[in-house]
Amino acid sequence: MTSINTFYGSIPIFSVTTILFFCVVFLLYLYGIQKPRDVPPGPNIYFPLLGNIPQLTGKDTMCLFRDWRTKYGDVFSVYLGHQLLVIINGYETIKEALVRRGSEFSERPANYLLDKIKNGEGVIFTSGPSWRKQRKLSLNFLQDLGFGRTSFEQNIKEEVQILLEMVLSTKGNPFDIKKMLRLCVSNVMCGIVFGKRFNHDDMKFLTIIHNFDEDSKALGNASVLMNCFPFLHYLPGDIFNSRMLMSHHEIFLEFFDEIYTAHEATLDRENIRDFMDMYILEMKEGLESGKENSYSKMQLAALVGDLFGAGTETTMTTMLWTILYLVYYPEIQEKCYQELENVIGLDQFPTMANKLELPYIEATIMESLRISNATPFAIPHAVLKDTIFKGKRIPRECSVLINLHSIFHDSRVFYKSEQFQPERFLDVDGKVHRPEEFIPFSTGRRMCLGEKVARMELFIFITAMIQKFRFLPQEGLPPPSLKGDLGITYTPQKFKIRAVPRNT
Ligand code: HEM
Repeated sequence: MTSINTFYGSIPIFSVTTILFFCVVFLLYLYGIQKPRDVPPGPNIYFPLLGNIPQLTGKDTMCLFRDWRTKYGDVFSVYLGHQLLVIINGYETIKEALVRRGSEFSERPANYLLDKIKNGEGVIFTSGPSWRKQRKLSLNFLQDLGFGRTSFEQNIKEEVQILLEMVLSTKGNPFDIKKMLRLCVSNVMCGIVFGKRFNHDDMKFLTIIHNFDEDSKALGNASVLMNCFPFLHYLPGDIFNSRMLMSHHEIFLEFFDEIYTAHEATLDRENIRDFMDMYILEMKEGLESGKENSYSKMQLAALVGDLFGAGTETTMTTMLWTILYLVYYPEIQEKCYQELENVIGLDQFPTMANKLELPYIEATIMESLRISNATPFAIPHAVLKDTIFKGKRIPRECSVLINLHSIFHDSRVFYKSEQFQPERFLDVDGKVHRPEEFIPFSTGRRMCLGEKVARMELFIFITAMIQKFRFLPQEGLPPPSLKGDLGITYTPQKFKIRAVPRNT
């Protein structure tokens, strides 16, 4: 028998392996029985230190969660490292948590990396009174600026016209539309927040856009890993990109600071130009009145970052998916085009006033929001205190994932859910019908605060593109894959398509 030599003599390898094997089994067992029995059920095998991370690594998380939902029910849990993650599935259960018990489920969990970057400021990753104040203020400002009303349309129209010219310049050759969409959608947000747009060759603007793109790819994994193992941040090198994220934040703050200084110097109380003016004014009035308020320049920087982060990636990704599905289903693209041709013709620029007259296009966008589902797990929620939900305890410090994907890909809710069928959102009279379960912007107190502007952008961008171009796969190739990558959003893999002008 093979053996190894030790200080005490020789031990057969066989017994070393056996001892190691039993140690591992014992550790697994120990770790397994340490999971409290009163928390939601979940896979029974836990790896010491890693929890269920090995089972999740390299898998299609959405499929895995679907299987675990079948096995463990609408509320199940997994361990990420030593941290419990509760996943809530299905429309009724999600509604129960976010709406009926919204006051308990509207917190955000602590997150090592994000807390380090955001310093507890802004709206997306904050909780309690500070979040409530910043959210209310943002909603009021956006409302006053005409959020979701026609005054935004001019802003959007300007960007769409630039996009159409860029697409035209590709002359029917294969191209990557993502970069163009990103610049234009980001500029819509710049108009709202800074009252200005940037040229597409402005290096500072390009750097910020590029960094946001990199961050959205890195943030998902980095924030989960750093949260479980904060020491990773201090390892040499930057394998998990945490230092890159922090340095991008510094660059963003410099960019913000320049615009802030210019706004402060030219602020005119009688002529408020944008979100930033509104915030600065509110801050100054608070200071002048001597009343305590939580508005500050750093809060504003965090808010602006949040609006960009939450508003650009999601909207652009949904547009990308919509174009991809139109390429995949040319008959649906043609039906959209026919509707447009019949209702507003080919020369008039589409506006929100046309939305009611174009139900098939609206239904196509809704179907894209449903099937592609750019934010399948919303943004992690948390509970105020240990909470009993569906007979199980959800501990205060754990993260709660809202599995929106479990609603949209359930054929009991959306018939033949894996098929792209805009008709599911039309009633017998051909008018748009919005089922209660259609909640791509989530629901309850934390629901997306940019839904109106997102829907406006989606409608105008998509309609104008369908009006001017026929989108096709590359010559001789099948349409690009409908498989996506899950990061902070669920995005299509890199693809190229052709856009052939309709008037040729
Ligand atoms: C198609 C586009 C969009 C989709 C699918 C989308 C979806 C979502 C979802 C699912 C959430 C999480 C809600 C939750 O935690 O339960 C969210 C939050 C948020 N969204 Fe959007 N969103 C979109 C566009 C926008 C835009 C354009 C803006 C900004 C103008 C925006 C700003 C925000 C903010 C600030 C939050 C955090 C709200 C909070 O924590 O209180 N979103 N969004």
